[in-house]
Amino acid sequence: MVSVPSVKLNSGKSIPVIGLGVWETAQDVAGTIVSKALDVGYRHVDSAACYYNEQEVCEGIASWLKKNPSAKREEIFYTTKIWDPEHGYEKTKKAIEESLEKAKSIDYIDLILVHSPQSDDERRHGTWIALQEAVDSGKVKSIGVSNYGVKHLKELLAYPDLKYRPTINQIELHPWLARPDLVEFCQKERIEIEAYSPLAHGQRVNDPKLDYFAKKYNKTNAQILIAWSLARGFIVLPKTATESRLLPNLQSIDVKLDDEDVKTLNSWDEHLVTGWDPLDYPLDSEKKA
Ligand SMILES: NC(=O)C1=CN([C@@H]2O[C@H](COP(=O)(O)OP(=O)(O)OC[C@H]3O[C@@H](n4cnc5c(N)ncnc54)[C@H](OP(=O)(O)O)[C@@H]3O)[C@@H](O)[C@H]2O)C=CC1
Ligand SMILES: O=C1Nc2ccccc2C1=O
Repeated sequence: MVSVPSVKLNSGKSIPVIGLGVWETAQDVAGTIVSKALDVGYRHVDSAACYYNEQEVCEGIASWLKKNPSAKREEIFYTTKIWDPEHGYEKTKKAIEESLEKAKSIDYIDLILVHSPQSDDERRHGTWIALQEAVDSGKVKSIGVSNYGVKHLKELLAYPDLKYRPTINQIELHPWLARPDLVEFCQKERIEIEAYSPLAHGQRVNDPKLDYFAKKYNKTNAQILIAWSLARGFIVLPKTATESRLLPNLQSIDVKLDDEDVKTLNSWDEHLVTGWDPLDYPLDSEKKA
């Protein structure tokens, strides 16, 4: 079984540096694929309220723990996210309750992220206050954000009632989308970076430019892409719902790209966004009257 190292978040909690993404993983396969992922060594799963598979993912973790009594709940890291229409203090409180209800089989949630900054100053603030209270309740261990640009992070870090800093910013990152300024800002602020869509949502796995590296390291193109995220110091979230890809994707942990090769892959940046791009979403002060 593959063993994946963890990094310590500014909340004091540890997170395994590879997590299984489950966006577009259908409800009827989510529990099984999560359980198979845990079998081969995954200890971290990334879901969201808007993926409509939170309950199935948590039940997959719970049933695996039952089958493996020597493993402890604390060894597994489960993330979910607050969806954009649920921003604002009251709505977020309710959304947290709903996610906790779906996670009742695993007792608590390791990490809740604000899925994106797409609302307004007041609602983003209310959402953060509700998340801070969830940490104080003990049912949510760490909180963070996703798709936040530098300006959204600066807004959050300036809240007068900031009690918990964001542990993580989860953003799309791969060699064709390197976001150097945001990466530097997060690293300076000790906010860990999670790379989502590390395979460019599957769109660049067969890019012939990867062949040289795949040959040099005797690895697959997908493993080279996951290894690039790891070499950059990102926590990485490859998604697969294909059982045979679980183990090879996880084995990317053993691929150590040399500095020159990381530099070459960095140079491919062409701001290729394969999903959505809320990072420039305007602050209220930037919106036109
Ligand atoms: N916060 C946010 O806004 C977002 C978060 N995310 C998170 O990041 C995760 C990963 O991102 P995602 O966009 O899903 O895309 P990925 O970049 O992880 O790519 C997934 C695609 O690549 C395929 N694939 C997986 N492994 C291999 C392999 N070894 N060889 C060839 N193809 C492969 C998958 O197919 P198959 O499943 O059929 O094997 C799927 O089609 C998401 O699941 C989600 O958890 C993603 C987007 C936005
Ligand atoms: O994984 C995701 N894919 C998405 C596409 C659109 C909006 C949100 C998301 C995700 O979180």
